[in-house]
Amino acid sequence: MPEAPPDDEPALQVEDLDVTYGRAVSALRSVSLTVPHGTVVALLGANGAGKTTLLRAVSGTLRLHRGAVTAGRIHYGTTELDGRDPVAAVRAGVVQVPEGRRVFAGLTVDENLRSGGLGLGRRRPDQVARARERVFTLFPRLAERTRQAAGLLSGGEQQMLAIGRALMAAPRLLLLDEPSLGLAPQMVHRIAEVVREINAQGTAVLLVEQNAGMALSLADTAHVLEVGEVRLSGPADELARTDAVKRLYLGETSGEGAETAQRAGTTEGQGAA
Ligand SMILES: Nc1ncnc2c1ncn2[C@@H]1O[C@H](COP(=O)(O)OP(=O)(O)OP(=O)(O)O)[C@@H](O)[C@H]1O
Repeated sequence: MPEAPPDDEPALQVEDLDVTYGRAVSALRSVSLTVPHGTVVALLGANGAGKTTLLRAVSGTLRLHRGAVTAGRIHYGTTELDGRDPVAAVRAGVVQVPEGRRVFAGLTVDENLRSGGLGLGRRRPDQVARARERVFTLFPRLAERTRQAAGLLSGGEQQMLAIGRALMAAPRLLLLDEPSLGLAPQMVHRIAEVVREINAQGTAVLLVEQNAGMALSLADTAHVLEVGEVRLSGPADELARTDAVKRLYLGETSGEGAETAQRAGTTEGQGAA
């Protein structure tokens, strides 16, 4: 059978996804969203809403956390992802930067970066060199510290290293989990600039954030999750102009919030992008 042609402009499509942890915890219910090629999509919501779970499902790391997809589908272009195979996701061009900037503290910056392409098999030296060049252009501070132990970097620098490590795999879709968490405002601003730059270079971004202001300023579209379900979706600039997002964060989901969302041209309680 001939191989399927490469998909030049793949989109991530999540359809009616259910995820559970063990038998007791239903973390996502009937979640649908799309990340079109080259766009930034923000995923917002309070603690425990299911944001990280969605990223784990897409990056194939659910099983590491004893989670499983129990219904629905995930596609990236022509590749079907099942939530259980991180290597398949990386090979398809989908790479996650986990929450809490989990760098290898005892390894050097350089060693951390080299671990970024693992799973892709042997790559041509020029491909690796190009990826390194991209990382060092985005993060000159890492270029100055290649031999330093990652654990000695500041929190902001560790976040840069975590993103840099993901970029070493040359992703077409980057999954970013709370990159601003615990960082000083100036560093949050720098991280936002970096996300913009990465996207301008052609990489799509699915951005999980508690910092709704930052995320909406970067994103094309946004979705708000509430206890495992998409409650609000729409263009990011329109959501930023209303207080519907804030209402959902505060748990005020009835009446006025829905009206405000409708006035903004957004859809509430519906997962489609
Ligand atoms: N490994 C796990 N085992 C059991 N339950 C889990 C596990 N990971 C997450 N959960 C539960 O799944 C639900 C969604 O959690 P998730 O971490 O995806 O939310 P979140 O929106 O990313 O939250 P936060 O902003 O706090 O990181 C929560 O009820 C959480 O307690």
